[in-house]
Amino acid sequence: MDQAARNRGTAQPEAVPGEITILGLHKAYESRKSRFEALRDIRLTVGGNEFLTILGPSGCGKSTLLRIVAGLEDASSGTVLLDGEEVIGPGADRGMVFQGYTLFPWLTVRENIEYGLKLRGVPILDRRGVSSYLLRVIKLEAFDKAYPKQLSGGMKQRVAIARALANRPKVLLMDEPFGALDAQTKLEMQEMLLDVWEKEKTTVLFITHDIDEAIFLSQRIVVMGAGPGRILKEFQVRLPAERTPEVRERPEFLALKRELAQLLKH
Ligand SMILES: Nc1ncnc2c1ncn2[C@@H]1O[C@H](COP(=O)(O)OP(=O)(O)OP(=O)(O)O)[C@@H](O)[C@H]1O
Repeated sequence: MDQAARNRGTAQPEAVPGEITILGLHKAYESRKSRFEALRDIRLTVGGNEFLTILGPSGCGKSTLLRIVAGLEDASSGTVLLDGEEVIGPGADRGMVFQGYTLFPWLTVRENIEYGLKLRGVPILDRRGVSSYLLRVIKLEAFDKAYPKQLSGGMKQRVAIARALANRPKVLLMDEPFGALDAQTKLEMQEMLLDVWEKEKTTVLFITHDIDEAIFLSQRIVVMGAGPGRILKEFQVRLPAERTPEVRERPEFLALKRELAQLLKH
């Protein structure tokens, strides 16, 4: 943008990168004998740097939707755009974190974080720079030479997040990443993720069936229902931008929790 235009206030605001647009998406699993409609007419835009959570019961198609956005699976019809470009397969612009601990057991923490960079031929000194920075972000500097089996579940997921961030993705796609963790670790991980999101300015598309987790983390929540998987309703989370543990006690938090629980019950 031209500085003079900026000063005059006449310039268009710059688009925030990482915008996902999902247009009329359908997905059916078909075999010779049967057809199962997993997703029906999903339309959704996730803004650049937005933290959006998809909340829904088991089997409503959340993971299917995320895999399609990741480019790991094809839609039956419809389109996914990232910053206006059609998604046609996996790409370094989208980092994935799953529930299962998907680290390479034969690589150290640092090597796991650097894996994608090495694959892309990034020189070792640059890789070291990125992994050192991310080890600090996830507060695991002292574990750089440890192997995954020496880490707790929470630590492994922190490494998985750092590994996804190493490619500087525009978007983080997270499929119940904290689903297997104990309650206390889960809360710590949620705070760490918000910290990372703040620093890295990525778009986050997060999946969970945990209502508290959805409210605590998100700016917006989209509720899906099953049979076929579709969007039921969308909620703006009106809580302070800084999510301290106390926000869980606020009347707005509790009111939204009741409303979401009611919707999911039906
Ligand atoms: N490869 C497949 N072939 C046939 N059906 C599938 C396939 N993958 C998923 N499904 C079906 O599509 C539906 C949606 O599955 P999906 O895993 O996306 O749901 P989900 O909302 O993520 O559930 P959960 O929260 O339990 O992970 C389910 O009924 C599932 O059985």
